[in-house]
Amino acid sequence: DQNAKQILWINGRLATCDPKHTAPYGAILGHAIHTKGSIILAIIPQTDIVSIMNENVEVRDLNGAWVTPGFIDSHTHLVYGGNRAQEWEKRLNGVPYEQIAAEGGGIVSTVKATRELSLEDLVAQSSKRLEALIAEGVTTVEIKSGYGLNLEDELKQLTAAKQLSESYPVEVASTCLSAHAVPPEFKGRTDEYIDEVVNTIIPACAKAGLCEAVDVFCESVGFSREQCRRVFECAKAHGLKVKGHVEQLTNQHGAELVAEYKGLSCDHIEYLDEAGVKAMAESGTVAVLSPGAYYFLRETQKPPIDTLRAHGVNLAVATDLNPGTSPSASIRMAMNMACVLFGLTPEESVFGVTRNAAKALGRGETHGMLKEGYVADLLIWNVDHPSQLAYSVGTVGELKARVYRGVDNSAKPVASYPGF
Ligand SMILES: O=C(O)CC[C@@H]1NC(=O)NC1=O
Ligand SMILES: [Fe+3]
Repeated sequence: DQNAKQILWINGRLATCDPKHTAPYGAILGHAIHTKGSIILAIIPQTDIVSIMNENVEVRDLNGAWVTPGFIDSHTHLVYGGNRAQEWEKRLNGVPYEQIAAEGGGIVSTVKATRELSLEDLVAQSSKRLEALIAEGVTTVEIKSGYGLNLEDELKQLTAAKQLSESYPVEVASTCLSAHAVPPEFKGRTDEYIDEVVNTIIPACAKAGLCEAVDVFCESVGFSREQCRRVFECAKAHGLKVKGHVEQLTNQHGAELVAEYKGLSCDHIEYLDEAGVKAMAESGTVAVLSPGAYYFLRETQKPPIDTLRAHGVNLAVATDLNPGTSPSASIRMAMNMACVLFGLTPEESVFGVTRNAAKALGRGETHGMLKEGYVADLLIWNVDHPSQLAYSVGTVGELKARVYRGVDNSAKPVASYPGF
């Protein structure tokens, strides 16, 4: 659009997250960001800005503030009904899992709550969680189905995700996770439920254009590799990308299956072995870490971070926002936990919610870096150094402005940073 608004964002310290810049965080100083409409047109030396100044270019003085790409949460289940606080309370009072499950707890109880909600109420309840992510700087978020577990309610969940993307300044990457759990009506008939998933649910969600990827829960308490393979074959037949919750509680070698299908990402991966890491490295599959679930479940087995680093697998960090294992709508908390619990460096944690999260969503060429031709999603920070983005949690006012597709739509008035 020739008439799109042009803005020159000057005097910022740019944590570009672009590997072409070798400094930590891809940091470059003395450069300005030139945006036109929703795209970064160029990153130019401040000494050259006179050459592009004209009445069509608005100047925004960042007064030395750090700038990062918009944050990307590459794994959430944020569309759901109800909550699971009371079963969590029972667990902490020593009630065994089996008894909670027998009483209808677990994923099935969220399925029931989600099925009972109208689309409007599902959107209303979920919007609060999305607003929390937006307030911390999330500009692109992945949202899964997986609490409907029948055609009508899986479509309802994905429609809710679409409506949220139309109601907020955020991009939503929708994923069909019908292979999340066996619904009550198929109890004891898992293969028949997978028939329903591959013959009815995924085709309908794909046809409706309501999902771009398919996810599975490949686990001893979830679906077997062969059942997941059927789901991936169906995804492939419908032109959808694949990913998987794999090696979260045991090693089912789900990572190798995801890699075989050139999957976008393997998620959780606490029990991933070197064979799985090698397969991911060869297929370019991203490791999506969910420290929130590890923390909330009080797990002890950590993902093989050193092996993943040694084989050059990209590490993403996500909230895994869901009512059962990670009810935390904070990307900054996930960044902090990735460092404290899994040993990532603050720089790896920032890359984990920018360029690597973009790759996990198949958006590595357009999102997740301050780079020419990329989306103009910018976060303007009131911090002294980018390491603070993983270091502190909950500090009010650190996010001075959130720019989505070139427009400053900060959820709150910009903090009183002198001159900004
Ligand atoms: O408990 C829930 O509601 C979802 C749990 C969540 N789903 C999955 O496949 N792994 C998880 O941690
Ligand atoms: Fe998950």
